[in-house]
Amino acid sequence: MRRASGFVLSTIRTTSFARRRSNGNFCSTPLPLPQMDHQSDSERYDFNPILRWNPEVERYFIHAYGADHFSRISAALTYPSRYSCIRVNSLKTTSDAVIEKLQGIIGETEIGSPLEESWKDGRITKCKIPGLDYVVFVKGSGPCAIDYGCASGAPPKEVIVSRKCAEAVLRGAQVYVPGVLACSAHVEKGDTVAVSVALEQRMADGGWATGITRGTVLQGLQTDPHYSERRGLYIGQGKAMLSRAGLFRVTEGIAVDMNNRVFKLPSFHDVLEGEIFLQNLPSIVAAHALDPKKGERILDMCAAPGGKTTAIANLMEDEGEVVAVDRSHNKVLDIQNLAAEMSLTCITTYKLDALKSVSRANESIDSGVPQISNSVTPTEKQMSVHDGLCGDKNCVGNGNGMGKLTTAM
Ligand SMILES: C[S@@+](CC[C@H](N)C(=O)[O-])C[C@H]1O[C@@H](n2cnc3c(N)ncnc32)[C@H](O)[C@@H]1O
Repeated sequence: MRRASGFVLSTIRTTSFARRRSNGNFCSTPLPLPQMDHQSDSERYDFNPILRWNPEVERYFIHAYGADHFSRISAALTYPSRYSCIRVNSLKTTSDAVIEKLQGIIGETEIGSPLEESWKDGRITKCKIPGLDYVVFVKGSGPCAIDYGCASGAPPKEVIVSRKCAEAVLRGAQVYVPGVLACSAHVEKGDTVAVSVALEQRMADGGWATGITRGTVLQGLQTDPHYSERRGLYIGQGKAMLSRAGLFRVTEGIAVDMNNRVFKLPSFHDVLEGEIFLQNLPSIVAAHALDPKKGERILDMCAAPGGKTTAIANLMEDEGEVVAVDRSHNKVLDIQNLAAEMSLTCITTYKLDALKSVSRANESIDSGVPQISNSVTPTEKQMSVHDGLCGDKNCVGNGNGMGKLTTAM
């Protein structure tokens, strides 16, 4: 599930669109959805989102890529990645050892479970890009057809989750309580539920929101909130771990054990902790491209939760210093926890607004931000002399903002 300024995800299918050509371009205009009947239930309980583009952006891309290529890109963007990328903590272990351990875990896994299917021999491979042999890929599968039991004529019990929750589920996570927005009446612990995602829509005030109040009761009827919008946005089936009342009473824990997902990728929760870190390849490549050396000082200006910070520290073989800065107190704690989990000691953390960390020669650094308890206030010298810089404010994961500095900031 992705949303960027240029497009929104929608369940409205191509058949519901009037495609019109003007000046050699086309744009898509949604038409009213057809009335649902039981015959179209199989289409409704399905994963088949499409993107609605801002017409101007769409025209630009069609011009750049050609209509066919762009339509393939657009379709591909509606699917999650079908592999998980793992960075191996090469100070503790090796890729080969990790692959062997992951394959060993299959032995303890229930036959036929998503974990077992995804971790079969041959599905776990070492990255072949030169220099990146500390990266391991685990291939998943999908989209898989799921029988939501609509043939009986009765609508399945349902749970609606947030987009962020759905994104995690499509990468192998369970549905946790905070991700649940709405649920059918009479859901009991142990019930099988169909899980769908509520996408944010543009609101009257210009902002984005799902428009679903947490705790909303679903009847499985067309009068349900956002019934039409959820068509084609079903991400799988699972077992409710709590009753409906429990789901909205507690604040944490697993809400739905997702045992049948549209995309099958294993969860790495609690798996080989400290030895591996789940990280997208572009983030790994970004740290790699910085080429940090043993003994250097690297400044990571937007560091939490510490994915690139720890990747850099790893490449420095934990010798030198990675100065990890984040403006959020709790997020700085996340960096510290991750560094401890990966047994990295060369990372120094500061709660600091990076925008205030740069000074002119005759000014002192504005470090008037409260420091976290186990972190010291950085001196000007500490903040000013570095060999490399990472500035990852927008979670680009694609290497923007990394630069090797030859002079002091
Ligand atoms: C995309 S995340 C960084 C991800 C991180 N580089 C990683 O690889 O795990 C962006 C972070 O930048 C922090 N941030 C944003 N603006 C900042 C600023 N002016 N100073 C310090 N941190 C900032 C946010 O608190 C957030 O934790």
